Amino acid sequence: MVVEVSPPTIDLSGKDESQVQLSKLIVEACEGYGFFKVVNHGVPVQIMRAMEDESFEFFQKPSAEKQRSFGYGNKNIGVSGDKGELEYLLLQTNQISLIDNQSSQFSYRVVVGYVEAARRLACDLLGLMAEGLGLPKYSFSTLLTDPHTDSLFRLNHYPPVSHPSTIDGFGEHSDPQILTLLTSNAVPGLQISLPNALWLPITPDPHAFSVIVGDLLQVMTNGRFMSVRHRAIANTSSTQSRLSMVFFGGPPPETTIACPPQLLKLNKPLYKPFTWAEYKSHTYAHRLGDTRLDHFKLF
Ligand SMILES: O=C(O)CCC(=O)C(=O)O
Ligand SMILES: [Fe+2]
Repeated sequence: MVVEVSPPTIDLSGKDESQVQLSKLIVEACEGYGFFKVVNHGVPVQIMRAMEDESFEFFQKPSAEKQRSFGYGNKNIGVSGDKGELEYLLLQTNQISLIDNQSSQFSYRVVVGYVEAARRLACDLLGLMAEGLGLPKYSFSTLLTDPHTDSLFRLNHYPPVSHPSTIDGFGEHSDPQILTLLTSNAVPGLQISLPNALWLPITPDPHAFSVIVGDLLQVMTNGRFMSVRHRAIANTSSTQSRLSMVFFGGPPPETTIACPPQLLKLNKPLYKPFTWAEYKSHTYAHRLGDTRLDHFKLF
């Protein structure tokens, strides 16, 4: 069932004056929903629109040309047989692979500009979260500023589909990394799962970012933050294509993922420690919709 309520929206324009209040609201949103929207986030609108233009240009290319691009996929999501009504391009964000990928497809300047702006915003938000939890500001964000950060940038393109379908754009899942920043054009599609098992459609706003708590952040907060399950319904609503641009902030592969001891004063750890590399292998071996964290639960 789908419901009509508004997800939390965080206005970052007062970031410098009202940090304590913002941190509190963000922590509440991550505990209650694993999700919030962020407005007045400081990512320049020109950077967002330029990336959107480049993405549409890419997806308009002939199929054979797209197929030759490393990271391109059509209808097959991942390697475990999941399918969706979309095509996508998945890029590693370290600079070398960006150069390799972009030399013929994208303006290097536009992609790097976007990814770096998204990474900065993710770090600002992780700083506010850490402070809201009573941790040192950089507790989480150093994992994304590390030169070996394993972050990804994904462009999802949902062409309009004519046959009736309600859910199969991108099936239900949680994101495995730490934090996801997603923005889309004005065509709707994204829905998040609420704790009472209802689906909440997220009104698209090309100026805002949707912030999604990933599995690793759930572990690093010992389950206090919730990695929210979400999906994109197939694009049946219009003759216009839907585009989402998604930055996934992940740590260096050998990072051990565990909750900081300061957050464990009253509670036992819920998960056994694992490395991001281990978790990724586990993820790839499972279906999109599987609840992968259960495997690492201690109780
Ligand atoms: O396109 C969307 O709105 C959702 C995409 C998504 O969840 C993902 O790429 O992980
Ligand atoms: Fe996702």
